[in-house]
Amino acid sequence: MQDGNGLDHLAGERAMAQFDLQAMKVYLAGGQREYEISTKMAQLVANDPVFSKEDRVRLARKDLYKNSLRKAGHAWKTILEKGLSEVEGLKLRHFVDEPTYTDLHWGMFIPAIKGQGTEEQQHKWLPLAYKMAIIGCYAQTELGHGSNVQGLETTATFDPTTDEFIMHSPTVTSTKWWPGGLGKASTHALVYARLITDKKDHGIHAFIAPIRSLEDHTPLPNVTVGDIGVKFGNGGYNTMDNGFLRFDHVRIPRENMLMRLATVTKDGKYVRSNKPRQLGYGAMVFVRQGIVIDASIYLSRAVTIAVRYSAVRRQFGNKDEPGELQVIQYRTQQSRLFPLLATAYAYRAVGFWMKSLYADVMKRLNDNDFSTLPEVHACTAGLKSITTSVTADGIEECRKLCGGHGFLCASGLPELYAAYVPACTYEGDNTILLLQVARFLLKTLSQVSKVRPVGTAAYLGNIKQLSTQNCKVSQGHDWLNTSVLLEAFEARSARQAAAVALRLAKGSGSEAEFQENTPELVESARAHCQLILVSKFIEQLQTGTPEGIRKQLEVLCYTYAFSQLIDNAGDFLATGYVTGNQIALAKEELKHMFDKIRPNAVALVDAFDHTDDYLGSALGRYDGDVYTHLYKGAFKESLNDTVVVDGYEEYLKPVLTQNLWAPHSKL
Ligand SMILES: CCCCCCCCCCCCCCCCCC(=O)SCCNC(=O)CCNC(=O)[C@H](O)C(C)(C)COP(=O)(O)OP(=O)(O)OC[C@H]1O[C@@H](n2cnc3c(N)ncnc32)[C@H](O)[C@@H]1OP(=O)(O)O
Ligand SMILES: Cc1cc2nc3c(=O)[nH]c(=O)nc-3n(C[C@H](O)[C@H](O)[C@H](O)COP(=O)(O)OP(=O)(O)OC[C@H]3O[C@@H](n4cnc5c(N)ncnc54)[C@H](O)[C@@H]3O)c2cc1C
Repeated sequence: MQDGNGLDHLAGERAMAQFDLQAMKVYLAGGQREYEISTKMAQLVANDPVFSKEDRVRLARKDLYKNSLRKAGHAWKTILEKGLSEVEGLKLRHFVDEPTYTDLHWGMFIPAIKGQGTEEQQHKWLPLAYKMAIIGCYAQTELGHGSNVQGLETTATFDPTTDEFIMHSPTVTSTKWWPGGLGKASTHALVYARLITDKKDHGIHAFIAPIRSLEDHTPLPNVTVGDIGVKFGNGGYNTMDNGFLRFDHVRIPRENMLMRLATVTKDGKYVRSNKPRQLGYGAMVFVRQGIVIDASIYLSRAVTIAVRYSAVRRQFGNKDEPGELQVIQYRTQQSRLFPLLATAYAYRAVGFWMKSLYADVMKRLNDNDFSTLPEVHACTAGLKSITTSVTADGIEECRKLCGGHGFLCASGLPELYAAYVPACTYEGDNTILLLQVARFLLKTLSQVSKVRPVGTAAYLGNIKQLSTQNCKVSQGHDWLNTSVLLEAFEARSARQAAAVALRLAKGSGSEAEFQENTPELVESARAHCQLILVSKFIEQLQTGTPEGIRKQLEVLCYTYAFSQLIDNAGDFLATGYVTGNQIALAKEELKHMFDKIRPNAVALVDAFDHTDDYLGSALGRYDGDVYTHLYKGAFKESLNDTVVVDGYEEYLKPVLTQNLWAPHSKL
């Protein structure tokens, strides 16, 4: 999608492409219809001055937030006035490109009501939420506890005399802290609190608590609420009002407890349904599955900037070629950049698969089939963890790949990083989530002789074979076989999991021993997730990929798999499945893949179809006219509003005109 000024500095690069660009764009968008919607919404946002991202990094917090409110309000108005569908509305939000309260309203508040509310409760709350007559947030985390949900301290004590719950924050650490949209925008909070009936603590349950007046938006009596303060980076996540919230014996009706999983009757009786309590974590599973495709989008933005810039930037030369070399020609640049490009493609493919996995589990849950829930939980938690960590590191690596100019906000990369990096923490700290995967692997292995593992854990059913047979690769091209590659990842993961499971089995089963082994448990969880990523990327390619793009996708898939193999060579070698020589052969194959990517690199990032408006980067411009726009951009800097800087008279002039030796000067 070209929106430059006509002159294409990257035309030579684009002419080298060896695949069907349009087909790739459609593939990456998820289909022809999605592609068309995406194109339409990207243009709609780019052409509307209210959505402009200019100056975002220069705005003070108050202005930044107000501007964000303006954009969110305008987005909602646009959705209504143009009668946009849900898919179109989501795409519009995507291109507006800043975290805001509506994310939590649509992304967590509504899904939690759908998942945990009874039909009656859904009828009551969802219409209000859908028309945004109320704005909701997801208030789970507290000052004292985030990961340990069972440790939350807010209480909801039932009072049968009035048929109400009394919401209370008994300690400082029970203060709700972090919920997005809570600080200034929300009228309602989905509060996770300890349910107490007749002095008995039934653990954590969800409640809808009104927190602000629907008349004038002031906090309701005995509710203390506000924003928790400025966060990391300029712009970034500071458009969001992450908030604090305290209740001082605030009364809400009994019907405000979401009662699909458990009920409190009028006379104060607590009744659990026969559904697993983990369904209470459903909103988190929903967001985690969506985070994988988001990771691909964020990483692809950084990679688009770094690839285009690397094709424009020239440094040094060699005696064989005239002029200076494009930095993309350097092997070191390729070996840092191309695996990230391949990773963005891998996450897109796996993200599509995640959507189908989630749709499948939702269908099953509706039919009261909970059998796949543990595997889906492990999968969503693990892939959320791996993909966000790699993406955050990848954005930072792309910044370094752009040299000094990458450090300027004009590159778009610092703000991208600041907006993205909290994804490693929110929706579950990444280490905590890997430990959940590890627990799932241990449980699966402990039952393997009785229960055949399914889905992404099915390979553990072959644990004996995977533990005894070693890799047969003897020449580089032996690696160019997806079964060989898959078996390597399966064997490494199975062996790592089995080793730590065996060590734990030999012990006393104490929590201390478990803790002692958590580094190995995290490593084995990571190995399992890397296997899922490689195997699902391969699987997606093998199911109906159009001819005009299949070859390039295969190259990217091998690039991804080989770079994972090499980056984790220590683990692969330690399991004894592969030898050092086999790793060396994979390294050579990876270089061949780089040669195949090189002529296609710019077109491969064009295929992500990010508009200049969405990228917001002088380095990643479609037309490659980097230097003109960096230079022009400097004149937008507020320090350059005046030729002589504000502060000269008071602070610079005295220094320049004192004409005195400093007392300690030796000169
Ligand atoms: C204009 C339109 C605009 C529209 C825009 C829309 C855009 C949408 C985008 C959305 C963006 C959202 C931004 C996100 C913001 C961040 C929100 C948050 O951080 S929110 C806050 C996020 N906070 C966090 O993420 C907190 C992280 N902490 C946790 O998730 C949990 O406390 C825990 C899992 C670590 C432990 O929990 P604990 O209760 O101690 O559990 P145990 O360890 O004892 O395990 C017991 C059993 O349960 C099992 N199981 C566990 N979980 C699940 C699950 N989800 N499922 C199923 N099962 C699960 C587990 O395997 C075990 O099984 P078994 O072995 O018995 O068979
Ligand atoms: C930008 C942002 C937005 C957020 N939005 C929301 C929201 O809308 N709603 C909401 O409810 N919450 C929200 N949160 C909170 C977020 O979900 C939590 O911060 C997150 O779940 C991590 O929990 P924590 O802060 O308690 O970290 P902690 O658990 O305190 O983690 C601190 C460190 O301890 C380690 N650690 C903790 N326990 C263990 C263990 N058992 N074993 C090994 N290591 C351990 C962790 O790995 C980490 O390194 C948001 C957070 C951020 C940053």
